[in-house]
Amino acid sequence: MLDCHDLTFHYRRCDPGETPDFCFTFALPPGECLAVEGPSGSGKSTLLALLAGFLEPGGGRLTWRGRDLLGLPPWERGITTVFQDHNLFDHLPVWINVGLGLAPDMKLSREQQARIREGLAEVGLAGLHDRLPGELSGGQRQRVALLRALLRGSPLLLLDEPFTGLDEATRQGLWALVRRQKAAGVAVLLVSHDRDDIEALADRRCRLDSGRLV
Ligand SMILES: Nc1ncnc2c1ncn2[C@@H]1O[C@H](COP(=O)(O)OP(=O)(O)OP(=O)(O)O)[C@@H](O)[C@H]1O
Repeated sequence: MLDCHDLTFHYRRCDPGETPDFCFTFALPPGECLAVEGPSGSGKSTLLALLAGFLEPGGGRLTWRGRDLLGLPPWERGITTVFQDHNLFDHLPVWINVGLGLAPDMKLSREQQARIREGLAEVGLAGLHDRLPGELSGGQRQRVALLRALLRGSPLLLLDEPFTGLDEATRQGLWALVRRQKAAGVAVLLVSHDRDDIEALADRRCRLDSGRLV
C-alpha cells in the first residue's frame, strides 16, 4: 500500500494566496489505479514531484508497504514516472532509450534484448529501433517513454497524461500494457483528464481542489 498522509507543500517564493498550501492524503494499494483529475495549475505535477522525490514536503508521511519513502532519493523509491515531456535522450536510438529502463549501465542480456524487441512491437514501433527520438512523431516518443517505464518493473508507476493525442488503437494497446502491470501488482497513479483513459484503467478517482484531493 502507498500511504500518503498529510503530505504538505508550499512553493516558497509565492505570495500567500497565490498558490494553495498543498496537503495530500490518499492510499493506493498494489494492483490498483487511482486517477487524479484537476484543472491546469491545481497541483497535479506538484503531487507527482512530491511522490517521486523531486520536491521536498514540509511535513507528513509517505510510505510504501510500511517503508518510509521520504528519507530516500528518487532513484531508491521504487517509483517510475512518465512525464508529459517524455524525458528521452535525444542522442540515443529508440532501443537504447528503452533499454535504459531495464539496465541503466546498458549491459543487456539476450533475454532483455528480446523483451525490448517484443515491447517495441507491442506498442507498434517495430522497425523503429534505430531511430533517434527527434526522428519520431510526438505519439511515437510517448510510446517509447511509456514502454521504458513499464519495462523497468517498478512497483509504483506515476503516469502524467500518458495517452494524450494517441489514436484509439494505440491507446487500447497501451491500456492493455498498463492493465497487465496492474495485474502483476503494480500500483498506478494516473493523472488524466480523459474520461476514456480513466474508465479503462482507474479503480478509483479523485479531484484536486484548493490543494486537497477530494
Ligand atoms: N516552481 C514553482 N514556483 C512557484 N509556483 C509554482 C512552481 N511550479 C508550479 N507552481 C504553481 O503551483 C500551482 C500548481 O502547479 P502544477 O504544475 O502542480 O499544476 P498542474 O495541475 O500540474 O497544472 P497543468 O495541468 O497545467 O500541468 C500553480 O499555481 C503553479 O503556478
